[in-house]
Amino acid sequence: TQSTRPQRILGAVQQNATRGDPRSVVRAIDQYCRNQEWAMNVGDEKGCILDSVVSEVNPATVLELGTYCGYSTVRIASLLPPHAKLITLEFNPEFAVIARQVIAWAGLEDKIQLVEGASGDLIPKMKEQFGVETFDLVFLDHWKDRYLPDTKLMEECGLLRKGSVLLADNVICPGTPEYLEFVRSSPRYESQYFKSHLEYTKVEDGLEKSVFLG
Ligand SMILES: Nc1ncnc2c1ncn2CCCCCNC(=O)c1cc(-c2ccc(F)cc2)cc(O)c1O
Ligand SMILES: [Mg+2]
Repeated sequence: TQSTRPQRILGAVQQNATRGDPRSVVRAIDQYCRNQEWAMNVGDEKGCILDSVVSEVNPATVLELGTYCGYSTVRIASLLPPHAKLITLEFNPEFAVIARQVIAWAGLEDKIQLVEGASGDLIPKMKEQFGVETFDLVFLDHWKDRYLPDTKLMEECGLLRKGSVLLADNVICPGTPEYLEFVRSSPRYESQYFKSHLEYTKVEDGLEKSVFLG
C-alpha cells in the first residue's frame, strides 16, 4: 500500500539519523525535504531564527500548536534546560503517530508531551489537566486562522504572563493577516518581524515574535 509523506519522513529519520541525537534528526528531515519532497516543517532557515529565540528565552515551559511530524518539536526541545517541559498539540492522529516516533528516535520523550486534539478545545484544559501555570514560550504553527482566536483564548485562560513570548510561523506565507494586525497594533504586545523564506523555497515568509506585556 502507498506510504504517506509523514511516513516517508519518519523513514528518512530512521535511515539517516542517530538514535538519541536530536540535531541529526533535524538534519535528516531537512535533507529529505530539501532533496526529495517538500513538507511543511519550519525548516532550516526559519529554524535558525527559532533556535535563537528559544535560546534567548531559555523557557521552562513551552507550548507548540501544530506538531506535524515533530521537526520543530525536536528542534525546540533539543535546546531546553534539563527540567523544562514542552507540550505540543496535534489535531491529526496520523501526524501524531509519526511525531511520537520521531520524538522517540531523538530520545526526547521525557521533555515532550504530545496531546491529540484541537487547540481551541485543549487550551482551556491546560491548567487543570496538565498542571501548567503559564507558558514562557508559545510556538504557533497550526491552522493560520486559529492564531488570533487561540492567542485571545490563552490570555483569557491566564496562560500568558508578563514577558511570555509568542513566536508565529508563516505570517507571510500562507499568511496570518488578522493575527499580525492584532499583535502589531495591540498595546499589550511588543512585536518584531524576522524576515525569512518559506521552508526549502525562495518564497518570502517570516516569523513574528510578540512579547506579552501583561
Ligand atoms: N491542535 C491543533 N489545533 C488546531 N489545528 C491544528 C492542530 N494541530 C494541527 N492543526 C492543523 C494544522 C495543519 C497544518 C498547519 N500548517 C500549515 O498549514 C502550513 C502550511 C504551509 C504551506 C505553505 C505554502 C504552501 F503552498 C502550502 C503550505 C507552510 C507551513 O509552514 C505551515 O505550517
Ligand atoms: Mg509552518
